[in-house]
Amino acid sequence: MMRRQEDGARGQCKIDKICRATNTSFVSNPINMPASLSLPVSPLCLHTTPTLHKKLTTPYSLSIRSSAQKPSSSDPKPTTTKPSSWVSPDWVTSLTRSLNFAKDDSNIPIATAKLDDVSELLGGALFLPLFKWMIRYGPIYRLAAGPRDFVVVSDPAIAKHVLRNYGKYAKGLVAEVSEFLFGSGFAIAEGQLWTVGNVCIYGFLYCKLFVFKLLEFGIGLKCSNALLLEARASLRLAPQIVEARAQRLDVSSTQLRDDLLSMLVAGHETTGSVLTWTTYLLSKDPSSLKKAQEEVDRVLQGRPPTYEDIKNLKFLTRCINESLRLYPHPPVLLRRAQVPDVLPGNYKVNAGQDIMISVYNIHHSAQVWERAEEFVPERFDLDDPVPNETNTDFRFIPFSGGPRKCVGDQFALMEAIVALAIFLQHMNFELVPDQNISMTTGATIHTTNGLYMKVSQRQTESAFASSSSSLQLNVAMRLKSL
Ligand code: HEM
Repeated sequence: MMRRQEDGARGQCKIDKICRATNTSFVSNPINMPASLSLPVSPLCLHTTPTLHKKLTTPYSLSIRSSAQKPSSSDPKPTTTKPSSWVSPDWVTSLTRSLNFAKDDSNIPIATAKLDDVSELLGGALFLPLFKWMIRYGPIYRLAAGPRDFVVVSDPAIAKHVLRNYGKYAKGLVAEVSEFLFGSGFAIAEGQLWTVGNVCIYGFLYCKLFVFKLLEFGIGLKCSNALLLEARASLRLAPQIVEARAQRLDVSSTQLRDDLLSMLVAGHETTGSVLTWTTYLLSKDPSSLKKAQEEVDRVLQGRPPTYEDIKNLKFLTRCINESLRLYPHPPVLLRRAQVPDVLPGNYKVNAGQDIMISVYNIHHSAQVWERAEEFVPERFDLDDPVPNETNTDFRFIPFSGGPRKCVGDQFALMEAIVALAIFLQHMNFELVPDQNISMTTGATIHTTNGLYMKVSQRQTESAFASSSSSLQLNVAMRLKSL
């Protein structure tokens, strides 16, 4: 029987110890806090309670020009909003540097990041400064940020080593900061709670999730936070169903609820973000858009897609793959070493070391990809298998890799292909000019203010063979980002 183990040590963190050691107090300002359920590197998150979390409602944004974006007069303006950090990490970061890096024998370069940059890292679009330091320090470096120091990895071989060696490396910080949301659900559970037995209940959860996902399509390209909260509430409203199912599976009802919540939360927002960025990339690349629409017309012949059609929508699938390369969700993965280890390249890590695998850096590195910053769907050969971490040797890891890899990867790809195919079949779209497209990070890279497209109904023989409608619909559609 699997039961949740209470971990009394989880309430404590290094910042408490530093405060006590230096006889100082740590004052936070929740009003300026960034709002994200999953800012994994925020030290304050370790102190965050569900009540405090509710106060975190102001999105934290950084507006930048997308790497794949070609400049044009109507392009979104690349405005950068300087994030104001809710914590002044200067002295904490300095202290961490002097405590942790004084006797460093790891062979890992130490990033002498400006404190300003670090505060940006703590509160903003963290993958952008991480990329900047990769250019300066290489594919592995150490970085002090607030009360913690991280080994930042941007190398496929090291990422492979860490992700494949689950056991030596646990989820660590990400599990701590998300515990109030996931409880002991398997998305963040460690050890005994995350077992094959737990994974066996996926079948049941999947059926439930499918209904939920259908609902998601029914109301738009992605579901709203309100709907997610409603789903969470309904989990609580049906205790007898959960209890009965839990007894059959021989797990506690709390455990089952947490696991179901894991499925809902982990699958929420990701596919919506993928569709948002894929339509954005296609709107910037008319020749790829034309190619994808021609493929959809040829394969579907004007009818809705079937399961069999999915494998023939090869170019469209590559557009989604390439979108996942340029905009990986989440852009970083966190792990914590459980034992001392030596990473490929002879880099030493101690037990307890937090490791940040920057998927964004690996996917954008010129050492790893040719024309890394460009949107080139054809880089993944149409006749090759769909790219994944194994067949690219961890150069492409949007769904992570190793034992804690995404369990919803096939489902997510399938729903993204179906949704995009139907959209391209029926609609033409172009970016509304002069809008400010800005990125913000949480669990995904999403747009701060949404992404506005001018959408019009397509008029093709194959797409509308059975349709008598020739009405031109012009609507400004908002691919709403949460
Ligand atoms: C394009 C959409 C998606 C992307 C990019 C994505 C990405 C990821 C990534 C990178 C991880 C691993 C995190 C880590 O290694 O620490 C993960 C885990 C997970 N994902 Fe997804 N995901 C997507 C869709 C989904 C969907 C639709 C579901 C549900 C059906 C789902 C369920 C999960 C679960 C339960 C985990 C935790 C697995 C574990 O820890 O054992 N994901 N996802």
